[in-house]
Amino acid sequence: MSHGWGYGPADGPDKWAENFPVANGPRQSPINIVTKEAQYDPSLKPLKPRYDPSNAKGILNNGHSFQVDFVDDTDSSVLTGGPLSGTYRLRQFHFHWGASDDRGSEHYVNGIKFPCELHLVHWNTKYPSFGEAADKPDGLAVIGVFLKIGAANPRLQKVLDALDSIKTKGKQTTFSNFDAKTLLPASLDHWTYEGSLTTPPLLESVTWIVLKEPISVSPAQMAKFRSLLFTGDGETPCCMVDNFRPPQLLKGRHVRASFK
Ligand SMILES: CCc1cc2c(cc1OS(N)(=O)=O)CC[C@@H]1[C@@H]2CC[C@]2(C)[C@@H](O)CC[C@@H]12
Ligand SMILES: [Zn+2]
Repeated sequence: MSHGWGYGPADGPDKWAENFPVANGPRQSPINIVTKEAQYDPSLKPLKPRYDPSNAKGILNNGHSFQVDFVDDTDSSVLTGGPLSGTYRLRQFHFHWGASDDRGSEHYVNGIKFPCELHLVHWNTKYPSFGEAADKPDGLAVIGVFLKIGAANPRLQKVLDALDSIKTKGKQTTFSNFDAKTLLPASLDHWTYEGSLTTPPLLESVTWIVLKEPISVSPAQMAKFRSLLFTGDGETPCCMVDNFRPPQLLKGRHVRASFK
């Protein structure tokens, strides 16, 4: 599953521009969200995630993170509203996290980092498939949710309990009947801006929708994330931690807020 890039000193974010020059492009992600500079936009509609739990399909260690994949051949799990025009189908969700609680998120809020960040990935159904949508400027929409240390989050538990069976790169198992909506906080207030994938190929195709309200995660639950390996069976084990890209330059972009 390795694609020749990673998060280490030899292949990490500072090296990505060598093979992916768009890394220095005009709409790269993540960013530091400076809340005072985010303008309230009353034209933003309420965010409408409508997910069908039966679309959950599997869980995979892809060597960079782990992802829960969804069946996306119908409009049964979709996102509309917020900054979006049209309908975006839920494809997968995955996380980014740190080796310790002082880091891990990709987006920052006023320079504040969170220990973990959830990404729910959707693609624009004006295109025939996820792969086709992935390199279009309006192709993808990702909801970013911050996780902050607190009480154990029971809604994470089913996902975390599955990690023992996907410890190493390339491992996958079935994962069914999961309502991704349960991972969202009570408030869908958000910041939104035009950005990119945060991993190679860093395509500038993502409308980012970053929720203001974090969800909780306990230290023991964070340890479960950190029990995964970047490496495959038979390779020298390397803990899957610090799989985040640091914030990138705004380059003139404006961040909008859905709330005052
Ligand atoms: C937005 C979520 C997403 C999608 C993709 C990646 C990474 C992603 O995570 S992130 N952190 O949200 O940017 C890396 C692999 C990419 C994939 C989009 C589709 C592809 C570009 C495929 O066509 C080939 C490689 C794929
Ligand atoms: Zn991500």
